[in-house]
Amino acid sequence: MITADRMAAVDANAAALGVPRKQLMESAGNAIAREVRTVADPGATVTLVCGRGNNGGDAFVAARFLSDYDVRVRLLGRPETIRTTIAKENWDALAAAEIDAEAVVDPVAEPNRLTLANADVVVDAMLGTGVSGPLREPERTVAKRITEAASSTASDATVIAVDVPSGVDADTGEVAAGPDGEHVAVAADRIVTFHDAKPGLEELRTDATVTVADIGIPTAAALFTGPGDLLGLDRDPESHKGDHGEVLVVGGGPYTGAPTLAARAALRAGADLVRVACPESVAREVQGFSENLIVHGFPGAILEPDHLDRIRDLAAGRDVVVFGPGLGDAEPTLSAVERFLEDYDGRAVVDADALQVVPDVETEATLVCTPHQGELRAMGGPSAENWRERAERVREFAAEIGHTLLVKGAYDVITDGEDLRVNRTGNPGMTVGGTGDVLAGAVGAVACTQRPLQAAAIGAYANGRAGDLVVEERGYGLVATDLIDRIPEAVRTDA
Ligand SMILES: NC(=O)C1=CN([C@@H]2O[C@H](COP(=O)(O)OP(=O)(O)OC[C@H]3O[C@@H](n4cnc5c(N)ncnc54)[C@H](O)[C@@H]3O)[C@@H](O)[C@H]2O)[C@@H](O)CC1
Ligand SMILES: [K+]
Repeated sequence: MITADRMAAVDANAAALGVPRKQLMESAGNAIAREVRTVADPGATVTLVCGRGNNGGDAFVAARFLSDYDVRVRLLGRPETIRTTIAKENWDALAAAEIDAEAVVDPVAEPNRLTLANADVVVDAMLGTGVSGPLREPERTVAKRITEAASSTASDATVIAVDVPSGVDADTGEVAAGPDGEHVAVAADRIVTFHDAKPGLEELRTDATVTVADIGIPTAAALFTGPGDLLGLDRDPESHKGDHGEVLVVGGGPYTGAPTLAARAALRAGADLVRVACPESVAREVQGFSENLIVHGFPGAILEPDHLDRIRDLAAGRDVVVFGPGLGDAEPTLSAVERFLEDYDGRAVVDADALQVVPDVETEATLVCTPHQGELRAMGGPSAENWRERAERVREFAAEIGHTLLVKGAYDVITDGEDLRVNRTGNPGMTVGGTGDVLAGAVGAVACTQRPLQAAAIGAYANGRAGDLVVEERGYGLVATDLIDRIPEAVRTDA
């Protein structure tokens, strides 16, 4: 099952792997043509009713694969308003090949130009995953006509929907009510959906035959993180302060730089506000690093259970707490972390020494744990040389402990016990101290707005990509602060 958002991410990752969307559209069109062949013999009349998005584009391609049929491609609207370059290119290819392709600008006023009445097969390619809200005109009226053509005894056409029946939400199966209160969508006999089943098609409870067509998206596009994973970070132009999250970093003690690295990385990864809670002994230093941080010192040189009231107050109302950078492994510190997690039910990223308390703690919190392989073993987790084997075992371990894991390595393994992602960005220059703190901070920031698995995947991708950008520019010899400066570039969705 794949949601529309995830499909868009995987599709962009495929493009980055050298399989551009136009190629996927070609396979999608071919799959539609195959479906037509299963329901009608060559020579049959096939009307393809197309919208101006990529759903329509798929049908333009299909027409080329049906040269032995009597095909009529009908575009709803003006060709100049076709929304994507690849759909437009495929439309132009129809005219160049002298295939019967016509724009019907006002199909409501000119229903005969759609040629539905005498069609043996009607392909519904008006709208796919791009639909939002109730069908507008002219699609609304045309959807009703397509449904009529399928049920009328005079024509009795077979209706094949491309990806999802137009009007149906691919994620929920819902059909939004129009201004007249009516829920209008195409009633299809068959549905050809691409790459993976859409959750909405299950919910729809239709009698239609659903075919899932493989359109050549490499498995790697879903398994490996890529630029498509960043799409979820796109910002709403109407955003308000705080919409992108508030992070609390709890760290510092024996190590003084770590909490600052994590906190600055969280800011650069997009959090609106970052607070640091650390021992007074390091508070001045943390504040000295950045005037953009809000620093709260607690008495002493390490975190202890006595500080928990203060930490709980600070954590309340924050979106994510990042626990660990520089805390050390003194007994009182670990006991404080454990007690905090025992009655915390929010989201937290746990890194470094704090990781060792995770396997045994009873908590309602949603945790993303970011161990390297040594720390994972210390948590009682698996080890394996081969990354594929390691990935599978880490997945089992995550299911066992009930938290999301991001296990750092040349190939980072990210899993919530169910889904699995692997991140390949990063380079050997990043073995330097502090890069893990940067990663924890970045994951913390992204976890304010994304679900844990996705936050870990994006954090790993961005951290590694930042490291790659530094090394591309200057070679090895990077330091952790170099990464922080490159994070904004590494999470750009338009790069
Ligand atoms: N990886 C992928 O995601 C692939 C997608 N493909 C096709 O691309 C489709 C998605 O294409 P698009 O994103 O261009 O979207 P659509 O073609 O589904 O919709 C396009 C446009 O319809 C308009 N629209 C939205 N809601 C409407 C409503 N209620 N009434 C009237 N018009 C409305 C919007 O302006 C939107 O931009 C998929 O369903 C599939 O058919 C294929 O080409 C293969 C690969
Ligand atoms: K459709």
